[in-house]
Amino acid sequence: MGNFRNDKESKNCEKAQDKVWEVFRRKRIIVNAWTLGIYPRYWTEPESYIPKRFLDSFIDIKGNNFDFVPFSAGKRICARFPFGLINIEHPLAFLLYHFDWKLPSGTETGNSDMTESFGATLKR
Ligand code: HEM
Repeated sequence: MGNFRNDKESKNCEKAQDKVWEVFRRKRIIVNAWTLGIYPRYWTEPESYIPKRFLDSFIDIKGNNFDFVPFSAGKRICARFPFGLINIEHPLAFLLYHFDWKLPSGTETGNSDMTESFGATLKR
């Protein structure tokens, strides 16, 4: 294993490698994608829902721009992000095409309760 002069040198190298891996194992880095997505330095009106902001933008979701990383980036980017996207776009397009949508009576755009809370699914 490797170009070592003797067994002792080889063993020492293995020990050093083990130590390096031990350090790696103990470190965990979590990228806060949510904060990046609402960082005022990068986004105008970061808390507003403005889909048009992406129309003339070079920013995409393929992990090339670290200001927007819903599928992460780099080597461990979501393995099936095109499938994930299609599964949102396709049903949404069907719902919009097949139904006429209107707000419940007494409701106006802008007065929906958008208070944040935690959970996989949320009720209005
Ligand atoms: C809108 C839907 C989806 C979103 C937002 C999403 C997001 C993500 C994110 C952020 C990661 C990185 C996690 C991390 O760094 O710890 C990830 C990883 C991964 N995703 Fe997705 N994902 C979606 C759909 C899917 C679907 C449909 C599949 C499979 C059919 C999938 C398979 C995976 C796999 C295998 C990984 C691990 C990749 C790796 O570590 O090499 N994802 N996803």
